[in-house]
Amino acid sequence: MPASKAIATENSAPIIWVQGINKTYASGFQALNNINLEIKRGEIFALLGPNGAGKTTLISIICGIVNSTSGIVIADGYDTVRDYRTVRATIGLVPQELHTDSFESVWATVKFSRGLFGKAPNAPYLEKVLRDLSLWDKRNVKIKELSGGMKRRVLIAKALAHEPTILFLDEPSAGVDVELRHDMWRMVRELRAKGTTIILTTHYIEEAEDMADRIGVINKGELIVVEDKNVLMRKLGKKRLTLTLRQSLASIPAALIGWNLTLADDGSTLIYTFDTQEEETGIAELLRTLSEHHIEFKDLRSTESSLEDIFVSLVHQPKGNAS
Ligand SMILES: Nc1ncnc2c1ncn2[C@@H]1O[C@H](COP(=O)(O)OP(=O)(O)OP(=O)(O)O)[C@@H](O)[C@H]1O
Repeated sequence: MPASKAIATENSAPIIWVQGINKTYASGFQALNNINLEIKRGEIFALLGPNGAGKTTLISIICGIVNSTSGIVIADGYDTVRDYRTVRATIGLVPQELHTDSFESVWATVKFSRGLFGKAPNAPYLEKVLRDLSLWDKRNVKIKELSGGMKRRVLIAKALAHEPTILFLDEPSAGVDVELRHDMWRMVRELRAKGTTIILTTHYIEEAEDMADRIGVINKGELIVVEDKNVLMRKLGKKRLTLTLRQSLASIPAALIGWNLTLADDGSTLIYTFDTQEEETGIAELLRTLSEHHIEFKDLRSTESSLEDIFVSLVHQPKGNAS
């Protein structure tokens, strides 16, 4: 049966549309609960979540390699179940696990991956992919003779061989060295510049902070936040003002009760936490109050919460308080 376009694919439409996805494994374990998500064309989307949250399950369902229990996924206009082959040809997937142990050479493997999706041969393109991944010198080496890091490079080359418009990277940084990480992120940026949509899962939150346009946080099978990265950091970020006191305090003085203050380092450090969204930080008033009560400080510095702080607070708070 020819693939049928399910929805219009003009540029403004989401490239991936996930509607009401549930997944209960044969064991009876419910890994995903009513996931709704839209991925914009050309963005870098980072899916964050603790171990076992359901990230790989969701990616596998979007790619059509695991069946959902209910719900629908449309990728680039096609239903991932009904039009599996068409969808698969538009997707490149770099899986988490290494299953690559073949007797084939790097070149033959990558060429085969391209042919698998019905793409005409394009040796210059494949050469560029191998060169970008520092694999060109290894093109005639058998996969099974490569190191773990080199095999991972081959997995990336295989995923890119058929020039996918959507690229999934499942934990791309797990166990790879700094050099590969740099090569990989350079390639990801280049691909995005050419219009490829990139979805990645990662435990390296600084990477998501650095690379992603939008962030989704999944916890215990539920998508608890989907937000533009900068908005997320502005909305949920907190700032801290840390004052190193001249004289330690035994407890927070009565005059300062009601301020969001904590004492640290045996009473020698006073920390004031405030919301980045508030119009007034309250710092001027706090400093005035300290001065009135003769509490002197010898140093003062302010810090902003990182995406990692925000992530930890999101996955550790009760349901329904995510925004
Ligand atoms: N084939 C399966 N049968 C039963 N349960 C499974 C199966 N695959 C995954 N699970 C369970 O579903 C949950 C989600 O797993 P998944 O691999 O999607 O999580 P993840 O967020 O990718 O985790 P990690 O960060 O550790 O890779 C886990 O509790 C896992 O044990």
